[in-house]
Amino acid sequence: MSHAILTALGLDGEQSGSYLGQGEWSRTADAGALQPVNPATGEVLGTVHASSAADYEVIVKRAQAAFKVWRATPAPQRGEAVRLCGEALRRHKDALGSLVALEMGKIKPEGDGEVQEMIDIADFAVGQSRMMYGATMHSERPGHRMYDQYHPLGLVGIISAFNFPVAVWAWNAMLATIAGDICIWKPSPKTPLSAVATIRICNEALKAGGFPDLFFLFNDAGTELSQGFVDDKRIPLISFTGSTKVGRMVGERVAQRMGRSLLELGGNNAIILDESADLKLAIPGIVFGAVGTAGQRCTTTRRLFVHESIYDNVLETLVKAYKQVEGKIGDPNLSTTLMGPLNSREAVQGYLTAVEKAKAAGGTIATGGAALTDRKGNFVLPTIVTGIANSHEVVQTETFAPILYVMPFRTLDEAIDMQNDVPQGLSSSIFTNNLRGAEQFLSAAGSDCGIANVNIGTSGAEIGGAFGGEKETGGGRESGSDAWKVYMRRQTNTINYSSSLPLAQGIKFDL
Ligand SMILES: NC(=O)c1ccc[n+]([C@@H]2O[C@H](COP(=O)([O-])OP(=O)(O)OC[C@H]3O[C@@H](n4cnc5c(N)ncnc54)[C@H](O)[C@@H]3O)[C@@H](O)[C@H]2O)c1
Repeated sequence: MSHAILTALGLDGEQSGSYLGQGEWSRTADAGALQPVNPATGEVLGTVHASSAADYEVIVKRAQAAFKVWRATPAPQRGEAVRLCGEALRRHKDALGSLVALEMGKIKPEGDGEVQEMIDIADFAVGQSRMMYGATMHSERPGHRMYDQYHPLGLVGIISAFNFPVAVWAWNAMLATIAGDICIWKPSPKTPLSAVATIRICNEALKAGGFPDLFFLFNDAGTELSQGFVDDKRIPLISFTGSTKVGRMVGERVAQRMGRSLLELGGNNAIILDESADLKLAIPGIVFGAVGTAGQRCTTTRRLFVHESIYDNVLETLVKAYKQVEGKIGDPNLSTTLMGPLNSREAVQGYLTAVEKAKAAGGTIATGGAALTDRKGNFVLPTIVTGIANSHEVVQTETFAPILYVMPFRTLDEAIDMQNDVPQGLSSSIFTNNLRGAEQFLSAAGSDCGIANVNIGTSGAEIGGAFGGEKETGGGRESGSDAWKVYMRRQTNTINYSSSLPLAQGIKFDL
């Protein structure tokens, strides 16, 4: 089946991983190669040749030249380029969704959902291309007018994580494109085929529409080129999605050269269930949040705080639901599967280490807690741990796997304090039918996360809102709302249409 998925997207066993512009893919074959693996079987899916330093230089030079043309193209025309990409992605949704499932390991509906997010952000960006508004201010000087405008920023560097191999690029690229920027993408070495397929689909659409090169791609066999990319002064914005460990380094280095960074890093997301919670909503919300994508979403539910009066009942119901999921672990591209594999052997090891740490700390494994060794692939059981404190190091750490720590609470104040008491600040939810509780959770004294939901889970954000988180999640915002502004430079203009030259603040300077 893997062969059919690759063929449907025009991919074969060996590809170039560097799109150099002007319709040219690099022929370099001596810069190392990436060999993405199907995490459900261990089968090598193909070879993607990594980029050389010379490829990278060609890409940056051509991207700089492309920017000079693109920045002068009217924004609504830039929107048309994005519209064509969205249409092309619609046509390839099924095939690209299958490839994402094959290479990353998320189930097919989630792979398709990821492509749908690309289509949604393309649609959003088309509309936004006519709405990149600046404000007009009243000048304190007579005969003067003052306003804000947004100009294209330049080259946008996108470094993406394996778990959203294509959507993260689109969240950035679609907005950066309408902003008048040119994008250079460095995808995860674990999912290079999805990146190559995406760039091909979008670049073919641009070419057919008569648009120039807007999207460039390079792949790195190690981290040297990526590090150089982060340090490259010709790239005014680096949008980085990945772990807090690497993101911290990226943020520091980009700041060192006075560049701009957009950081979308790790989360440690919690759901609070108060005594009024509607369990018909809450239980599926928790299970999807904790087990969906096998716990490999930045917004995965990792901690659950349950009011002590409903704790036993909730735990029992959850364990039953987890047992149902256990029976539906398997090939992500099969329609019967609810949970696919972890993406790598290292991730399985990380899961087992966290389980051992939790046990050593006195935690109880209510369900799960083991890798599935009866089959090929990186499969583990979805796991619930009880009897461990929120303050424990393993609970404070994002383990990128389906492990949920369940803890009881007595008062909402206590639950909110615990939910905020982690280094990360991405997503959070409360399930409640109590208006006061919901409003307290959303208030300034409530959740400290970038995303706070009521009666829906922590994962599955829509593209219309600004997406991102606080604290060690990095502070960046991308996707909807006014996130487009990060891809532009802002300019304040004052125009004097009078015949005198009054100075601001009434300063006199008579010659
Ligand atoms: N907040 C969000 O929006 C969001 C979304 C998806 C994933 N994530 C986070 O991403 C992590 C999982 O992804 P991952 O394992 O791919 O992360 P990772 O940090 O290992 O890798 C992310 C990217 O950084 C690159 N990279 C590695 N070393 C580098 C270096 N020295 N210089 C420049 N780039 C370098 C990788 O090749 C990859 O492309 C989790 O922590 C998850 O929470 C966050």
